[in-house]
Amino acid sequence: MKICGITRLADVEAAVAAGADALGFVFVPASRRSIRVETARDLVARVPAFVQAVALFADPSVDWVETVIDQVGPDLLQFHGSETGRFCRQFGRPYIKAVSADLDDEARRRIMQEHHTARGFLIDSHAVSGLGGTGHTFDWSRWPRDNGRDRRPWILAGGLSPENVTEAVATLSPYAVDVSSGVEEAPGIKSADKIHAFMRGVGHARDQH
Ligand SMILES: O=C(O)c1ccccc1N[C@@H]1O[C@H](COP(=O)(O)O)[C@@H](O)[C@H]1O
Repeated sequence: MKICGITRLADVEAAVAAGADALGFVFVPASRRSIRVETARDLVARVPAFVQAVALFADPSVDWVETVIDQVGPDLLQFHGSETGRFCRQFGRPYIKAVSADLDDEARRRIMQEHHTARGFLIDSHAVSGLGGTGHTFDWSRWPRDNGRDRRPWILAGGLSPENVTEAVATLSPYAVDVSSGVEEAPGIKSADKIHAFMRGVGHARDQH
């Protein structure tokens, strides 16, 4: 379970207390959840062992990614734009690639080949058509069920909330879920109550399994 768009220490603490596996920090200047490098560095220093700090980008410059790596020290990179595999690999860091739910099977497989070192793929509704994190779900029938022999994990994102996450996990059995808008009071301001409700929702789906 990843909670994305963290900008405050209180939200780091709430997400960790609720059992999040990963915390996302948005380094997309146009995003309403964009965080300054100095702030992110201080927050990442407070992330405990075994919880991953994820740095999120959308078509960044090489310099920007290197600055974030050097100054913030994320465990994992997440690319949301049209970055090539070569671009993502050059940093020598583990990364995941966001893929639009609009893509057909063949286009999706091409991206998986192109990103042959990606540690996983995140599917959401806005990866290609614009900025993500707007809280929109996609048609879950587009969830990738057949990726041939490629067993790398798929992460579900896009419009998840405490209200729909149980159904989403029970229906699709994703490797992980990633949420931002659905656990917020305002962009970049998380709600501890919603984070806990979201985690309970994931737990309910596991109980049904
Ligand atoms: O959160 C953002 O502002 C953002 C900006 C640019 C690309 C992706 C962004 N967020 C990611 O989008 C998905 C879905 O978020 P939501 O739950 O629908 O709000 C998630 O991976 C966010 O990390």
